[in-house]
Amino acid sequence: FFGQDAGNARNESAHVSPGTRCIHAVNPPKKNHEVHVPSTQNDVVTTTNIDERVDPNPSKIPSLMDPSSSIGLLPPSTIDLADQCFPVPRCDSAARFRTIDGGCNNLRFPVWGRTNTAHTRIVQAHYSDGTDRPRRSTSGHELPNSRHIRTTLFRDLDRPAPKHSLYAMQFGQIIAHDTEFALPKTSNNGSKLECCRPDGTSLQTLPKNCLPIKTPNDDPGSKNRCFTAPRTLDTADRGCNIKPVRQIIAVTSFLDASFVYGSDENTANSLRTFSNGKLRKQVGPNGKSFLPNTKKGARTCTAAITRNDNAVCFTSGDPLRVNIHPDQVVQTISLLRLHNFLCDEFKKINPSWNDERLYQEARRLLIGMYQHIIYNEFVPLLVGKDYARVNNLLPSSKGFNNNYDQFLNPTTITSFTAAAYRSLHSYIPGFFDLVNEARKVTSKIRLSDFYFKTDIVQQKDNYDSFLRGLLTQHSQEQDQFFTKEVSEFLFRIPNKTDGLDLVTLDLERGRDFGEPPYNKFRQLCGLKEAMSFNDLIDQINKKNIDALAKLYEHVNDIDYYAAGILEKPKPGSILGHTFQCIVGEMFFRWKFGDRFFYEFGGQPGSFRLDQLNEIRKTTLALIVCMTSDIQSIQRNAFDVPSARNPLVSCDSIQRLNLNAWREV
Ligand code: HEM
Ligand SMILES: [Ca+2]
Repeated sequence: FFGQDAGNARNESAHVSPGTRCIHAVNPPKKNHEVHVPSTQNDVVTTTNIDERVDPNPSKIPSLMDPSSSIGLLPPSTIDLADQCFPVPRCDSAARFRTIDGGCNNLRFPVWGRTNTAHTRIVQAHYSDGTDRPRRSTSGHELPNSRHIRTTLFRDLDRPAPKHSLYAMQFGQIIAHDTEFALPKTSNNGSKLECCRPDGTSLQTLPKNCLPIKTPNDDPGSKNRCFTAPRTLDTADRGCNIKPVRQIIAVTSFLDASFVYGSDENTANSLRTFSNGKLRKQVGPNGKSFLPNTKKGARTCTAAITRNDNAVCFTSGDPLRVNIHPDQVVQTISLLRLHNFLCDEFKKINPSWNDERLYQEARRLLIGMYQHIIYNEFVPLLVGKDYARVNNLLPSSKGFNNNYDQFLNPTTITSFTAAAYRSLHSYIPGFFDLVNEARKVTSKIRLSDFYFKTDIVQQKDNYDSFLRGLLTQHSQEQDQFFTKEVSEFLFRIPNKTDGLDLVTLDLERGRDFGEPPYNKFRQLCGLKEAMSFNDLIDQINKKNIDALAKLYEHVNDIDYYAAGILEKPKPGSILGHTFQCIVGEMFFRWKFGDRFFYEFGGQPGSFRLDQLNEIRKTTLALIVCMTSDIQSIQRNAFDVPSARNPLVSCDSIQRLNLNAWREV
């Protein structure tokens, strides 16, 4: 992603215009969600996909916590600081559909969640100069070398997750691409900033604006191997002088399937047929629909660069990342097919609807179905069902939810994207299975053979075989082990032996984004500040504490990402205390801070109650069945099939009755 052409981010002029909006004027109402949202067992839809371990004492997210227990939560005046950097769009308060760029979702703060603005922060940034220079250790020395931390703490060990299917990893990644894209800084003339030599070795002098990653002398790889990459574009690059800087976000923050539809009008329009609401597609050799082929293959697909043989290279609402690996393409194709299916059905039900109406209604329903899967099936898997329940993250089983909060900022939080959520890189296996209907593995692909080389998806019946692989193969366990396919061979060029190191980049990205050290997140999330390494024992085991104490000079130096991964998981969750806290906070904001959230009533974009009740039938299993030729599936697609989650015929999966969309 880094080093890729950043040309898709529009170059809106962004100047501070003092006095245009008083950022101190509004005080958010206090934690009102607790009062109104049903939170008893009976009120929530029951799911089956969750680790059954009960959490007897689930904690609260910072927004709902007693303020005295959540130390360091930024006040609104600081949180809104970046708003002044970006032009405020004009809004139509009666609009029924989301804008493509996310602007005007919040009518009072129309830039919140909009693409091409800045991330928000939940804790104050920690830069050594207060503006943008990466953190140093408490003593003033440089922090420990990130690649050394990686090779010491985060090795490769094949440990499949006991229950979760590979779909859990894949769904996690599409949410990342829906809500976050950090663009690389460029060189002075706007061209790509080269931080390494083309042959993958280090340059003599590290160019300014590259991550300061030095290759350790005792690195297990070759000595001159280069692990660095450009730093991330920030508000200063947009001519806005707020301190500390905020990093630019190049997609809409909302859970609005922007990776399918695009985050700007040009991309969105380029993906539409403008006929019957449908999205553009190409028909594959087997007569099925696939994402359209891009003419710019050389920019986004390794296959096209290296083979130059007209290999298919897909495009989507997230053109620079969709081809990252075959399963990402498979998941996006599934939603493309769903959109076009919904257009066909709506056309039959409401023949008078024109192209625009069909496109918008299909998009709105698809996003509703996708959001339902996220909150009903995925979030409980991430943070645990008990935690999800006490923090009002589970869907209601009936009626509308009327708790939209216009003062809750839904913009993606830096600590979520530059640390907590990235820890799911641990979920990635080194090989992806292709599986037949009898659930036998027919072949496996090595991940690093297929980065940005995705044409395999439309050959033979590979699309269905990859999908069955997502349903049948296990994710890797969420732990301190990462496959070498990402930590040694990331974006390996075919026929080369080395690649980049994603885990080192994650650690370094946290410093790039100014994430404060782990201890600050302990306090934010209601734990005691650790005064010494030994105090970490409430969350981290002794062996790992010893390893941290060897690496870092002081307990206040530890990178949040590093310690967060080492925390023992909370009951029912795959995450430890502070990652659960930040991830929970983020999904809370994406729910209560999204005016178009599918469960809300009384908004111009709200569904009718009968429609909402249909959406509540959605499962991931249903979408897979609707968009493939797979015959059988387990009801809970985020868990591998088992005696408790057996394969059933796709015909027996409950469907939505789209007659609820018939216009009366
Ligand atoms: C094979 C699967 C995956 C690959 C190859 C991959 C690769 C990458 C790369 C190269 C970056 C940018 C690194 C940087 O320079 O900062 C990134 C960022 C990120 N990844 Fe992943 N990732 C994968 C799966 C996932 C999953 C499963 C999740 C979460 C569930 C995730 C969450 C994120 C987030 C939040 C970011 C930061 C956002 C961004 O700028 O794109 N990724 N990933
Ligand atoms: Ca989005």
